[in-house]
Order: sequence, then C-alpha cells, then structure tokens
Amino acid sequence: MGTFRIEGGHKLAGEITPQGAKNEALQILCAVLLTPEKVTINNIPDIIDVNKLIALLEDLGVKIQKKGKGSYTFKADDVNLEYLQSAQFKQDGRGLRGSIMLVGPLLGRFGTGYIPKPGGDKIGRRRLDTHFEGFIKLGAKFRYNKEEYFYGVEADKLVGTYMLLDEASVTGTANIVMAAVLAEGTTTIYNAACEPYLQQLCKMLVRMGAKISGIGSNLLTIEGVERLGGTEHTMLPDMIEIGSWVGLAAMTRSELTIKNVSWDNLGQIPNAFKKLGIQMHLKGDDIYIPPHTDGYEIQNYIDGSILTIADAPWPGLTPDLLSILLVVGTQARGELIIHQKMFESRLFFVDKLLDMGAKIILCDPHRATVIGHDFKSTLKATTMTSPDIRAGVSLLIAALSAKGTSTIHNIEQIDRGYENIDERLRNIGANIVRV
Ligand SMILES: CC(=O)N[C@H]1[C@@H](OP(=O)(O)OP(=O)(O)OC[C@H]2O[C@@H](n3ccc(=O)[nH]c3=O)[C@H](O)[C@@H]2O)O[C@H](CO)[C@@H](O)[C@@H]1O
Ligand SMILES: C=C(OP(=O)(O)O)C(=O)O
Repeated sequence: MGTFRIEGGHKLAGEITPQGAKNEALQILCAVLLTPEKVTINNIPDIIDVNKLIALLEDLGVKIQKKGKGSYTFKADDVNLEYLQSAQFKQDGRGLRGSIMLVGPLLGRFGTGYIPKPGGDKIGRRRLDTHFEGFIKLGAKFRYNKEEYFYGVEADKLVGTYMLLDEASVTGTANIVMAAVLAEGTTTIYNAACEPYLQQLCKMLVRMGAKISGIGSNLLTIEGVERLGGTEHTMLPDMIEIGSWVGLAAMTRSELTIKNVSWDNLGQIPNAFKKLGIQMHLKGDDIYIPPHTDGYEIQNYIDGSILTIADAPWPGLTPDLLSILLVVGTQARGELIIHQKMFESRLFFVDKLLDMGAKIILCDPHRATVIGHDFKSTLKATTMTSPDIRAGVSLLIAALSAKGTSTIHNIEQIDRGYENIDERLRNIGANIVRV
C-alpha cells in the first residue's frame, strides 16, 4: 500500500497540463477490438487503470507498439478468444471498471463476450443491467455464473432494433454502441448517455467506417456495417482532472494556469465552481485562476435559499467532481448542500474531513451540508486512507491546504486515475513525497 506525505500550507504557482482523459481512454482502447486493422491512439494517460486495460488487450492477442509518450498502435488481427475462459482473465478482468467495455466489441465482431464482475471504485452498487439488457435486445443470449460473478453473452448474429435504456449509463451506452456498429440493420438507442467521451468514441467509430447519427444527443441511430477499418484518435484532456486542479487552486489560494482544457467540452464544470465563488478566466484554451486572497463566497439561489450542487447524467454535472466540490466548500464563505444522487457510498469520506476540522453534516448517504470556514480556521493535518479515486484527490487537496504534515495511505486509488500526480504537484510548488 503506497503512501503520500504532504506538508500543507504552501502556496502553489505556475502551470499544470491535464493528462488525457481516463474515462475516454477506457472506451477508446476497447474499440480497437472492432477491427483487424491498425489503430493509433494518442494522449493515452499513463495511469494504473489504463495500463491494466492495455495489458488485458495484449493478453487477448492484440499486437501493441508504443510509439512515444502516450502514443500506441494496436492491431487486433489475431484475437485469442480462449483467453476469455482462462483463470487469468477471471482474475485480471476484475481489476478495473473499464474492462466491462471489452464485451460489446467482442460480441459485435466475434459473437461472444465474457467478463468477470468488473472492479473500479467501491462507491455503492454499480449494476450492469443496462449493458446486458441492450445486448439481449440485439439478439444475444445472456449467461451469468453467480458463484464466479462471471457474465457472458453469445450470438450467431446481432440484429439492430429500437431500445430505450433504463438509465443513461455511460459505459453501458459505449458497450451497446460498440456491439451495434457491426449488427445487421438499424439500432436506435434512446436515453443514451451523451457525454464528450462518448461523443469521442462515436466520432472515432465513424472514422473507422461506422454509420452513427445523433452524436451528442440522447438518441443515437446506428446503421450496422459489415466491417470497420483502422484510424487514428487523440484523447481529450481529462475534465475531472481539470476540475481537480481548479479545486486545488481555490483551496490553497494559489495562482494557477491549467493549460489546454478543451473548454467547450467542460459542460457544467466551470459553472459549478463559479457558484462557489471561484473566479476563473479563459485565456485562449487555458483556465487562469487568480489567487483567492480574500477567499470565495458561495452564491445563494435568487430566492435566498441555500445552494445545492447535485450530479446528473450529461449535460448535467458529473458525479466524479462532487467530492472535490465538497472539499472546496469547506473553506468557502457560506454554506451549501452536496447531493450525490448517483452513488450511495461516495460521501462517507467526509469523516476524514471532520477529523481535519471541517464543518460538515452528513444528512444521509447521499447528502452533506457544508459550512465553510472562510479561511478563518485552517484544516488540521492528519493521517488518512484514500477510499476511492476522487475522495483520494479531495483528501490530497485538503492536506495541501492544511496546517502541518498529513499522510495519505492507499494512494493506488489515486494512481488509478492521476498520472504522476506527486511530480506534477511538486512542479507547481507542492511539498509532497511518495514514501
Ligand atoms: C469507467 C467510467 O467511465 N466510469 C464512469 C462511468 O461509470 P459507469 O458507466 O459505471 O456509470 P453509469 O453511467 O452506468 O452509472 C453511474 C451511477 O449512476 C446511476 N445512474 C446513471 C444514470 C442515470 O440516468 N441514473 C442513475 O441513477 C447508476 O445506477 C449508477 O449507480 O460513468 C459514471 C457516471 O458519470 C462515472 O462516475 C464513472 O467515473
Ligand atoms: C468512479 C470513477 O471511476 P471508475 O468508474 O473507473 O471506478 C471515477 O473516475 O471517478
């Protein structure tokens, strides 16, 4: 179990460049299975989850060449489907959430897809019904081995159809789209997730020869084609990382420039921070955050009632930033409610912030009221364990703002999604070491 030691209270300064998007990379990497031709992918983040998925592709027989930092070519012209039944796959496939998206392309191209119950953050129930209901609608037979938590789908051929998803699942939509592009006839997916990473996936598939319309909306129409070809794809910057750095700048009252953010793909994220009183200026495609020397003040609603920050499927606010917004709220002027609607156990990390002296009332598993200190009292350093990726980074931000030296254990949770975070933070003046 890795550990960070952090001496808080230092002002940070300078520029930070976001990595390629983790959750986009997981979709895009699975899509290389859809063609026997070469696919080149750039701006792949060097993080644990992505590296685990690349290793899984290699074990499946995909030929992989590293071309440079973050750039790889993939050629899935000799896929070893027997590996899907191996004990090794049952073990390794569990290592991350994103592995679930191997199923759609395998089913679409080879008529068979298997996956052990995938891993990822332990943040409450994370069902997969939407994925498999979609595959079944396309004509697949579904099998589930309860003892081994092993899911399987098989089909002689997939046939396009209309489907109304029971929820706008991100990985579920990606999975169904990747199966449907090679199905016979037309598939219509209503209540599809439509976040920028899914748009990126659809655009990549179109470049490979897929016929998809409605990209960016919650109604996708896919005309199946017989085969797909190679392409080149470059990942967007990671919007959750960008939000993390905005939160970091505010909490440490630092002057920071976040480079090349792809502003048009950030949706509600800048607005959510602005509602907390955080100033940011767009310079070209960089976000400049001035030092918040006088703190920041939470806006109430027009009628004077308390601000609620809640998640919702895109174009709503991503649930992955609520932990960070919560931490930022602990030093704001004013109060807010954080309402994490999607996940059931994602707010429990507030216990650690209470230990540090934050004023938070956990109302129920989904809602927390935060009363800001307005920097009149700093958080106190402590020892803590990172429960999930975003809580981990939130605790890291809290530690960087706190007085004294904090210790964070289980930092593999952070390394799962943030590339070389300690070095990048040291480059802007943070006092953080990996021990
Ligand atoms: C690898 C990856 O890409 N992970 C992301 C992906 O996970 P993932 O695709 O697993 O998440 P889903 O979109 O399926 O669902 C997330 C949660 O929200 C609930 N839900 C979802 C849609 C909806 O309309 N109503 C609803 O209640 C689901 O039941 C589930 O508990 O999307 C999540 C939601 O943005 C993000 O937190 C994860 O970081
Ligand atoms: C919940 C997340 O990731 P995963 O779905 O991979 O667990 C996340 O990125 O915040």
